[in-house]
Amino acid sequence: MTQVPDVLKKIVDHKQGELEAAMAAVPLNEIMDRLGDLEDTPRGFQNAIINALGSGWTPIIAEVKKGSPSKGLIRADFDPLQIATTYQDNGATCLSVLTDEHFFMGHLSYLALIREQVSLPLLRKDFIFDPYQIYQARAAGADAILLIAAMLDVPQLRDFHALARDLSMDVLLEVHDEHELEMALQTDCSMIGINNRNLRTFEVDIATSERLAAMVPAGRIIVAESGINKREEIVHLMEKGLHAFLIGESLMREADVGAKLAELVG
Ligand SMILES: O=C(O)c1ccccc1NCC(=O)[C@H](O)[C@H](O)COP(=O)(O)O
Repeated sequence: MTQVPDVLKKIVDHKQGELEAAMAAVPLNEIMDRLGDLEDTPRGFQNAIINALGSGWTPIIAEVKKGSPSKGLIRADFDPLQIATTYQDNGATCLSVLTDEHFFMGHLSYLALIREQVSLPLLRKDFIFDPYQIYQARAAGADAILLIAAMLDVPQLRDFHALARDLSMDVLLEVHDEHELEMALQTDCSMIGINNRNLRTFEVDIATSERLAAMVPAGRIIVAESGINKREEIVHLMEKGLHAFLIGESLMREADVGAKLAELVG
């Protein structure tokens, strides 16, 4: 077991307090009641990627991201709904919505806000370490959740994946290195995200996606995450076996977000 990076320890420590407050405000049984009342079923996140690939479209998971621990504030004139609509209008296949408030300036409520106006499948991009957050994600309108191998063990990855699937959500299981990929391959999770950001230095290197994708057996969807800026990088990674691309900052820094996304989709 490798050491959990300090940034993840810090995030999880903070979120532990938030989780306790959320559980006190809305107990799990109330969330479960809400799930029973939900009218819409989850939109197939992974299927949207598979369908895009089948029709020759580049699947981009465009991220609604106001800020981050490595960069601080990324976009001052941040309007989550306007950004999500622009992403939909310019060829995104799915959306990633950061719901962490303290470190990423996101909010859980963005999921419902976006879901009402935008028909694309939504990933709850957050730091999940307790089943409560998975129920909470579905109740808030997520179609998929992120699980991060660097902060969980294999039994947790398996259990959380099974719970998400029971709730009809897809799972993006994120890895950063060979050890985490081995952990991911001990689960049934069929969508693996390879994050190019080194969480100890915050450096991004898209060669990480290339290196680890070569070790993923056929039959799983492989998503390259972080540090993607150019169409040429996407074309190169597709040649190396990557299927989909999760992109935040390079979109969010543009004055014309739609034009940048259209350029990346190709
Ligand atoms: O973005 C960060 O600084 C960060 C720090 C610590 C943990 C996670 C972090 N980012 C989450 C992500 O994985 C990215 O938001 C996502 O892959 C998009 O990356 P980018 O295109 O580089 O914004």
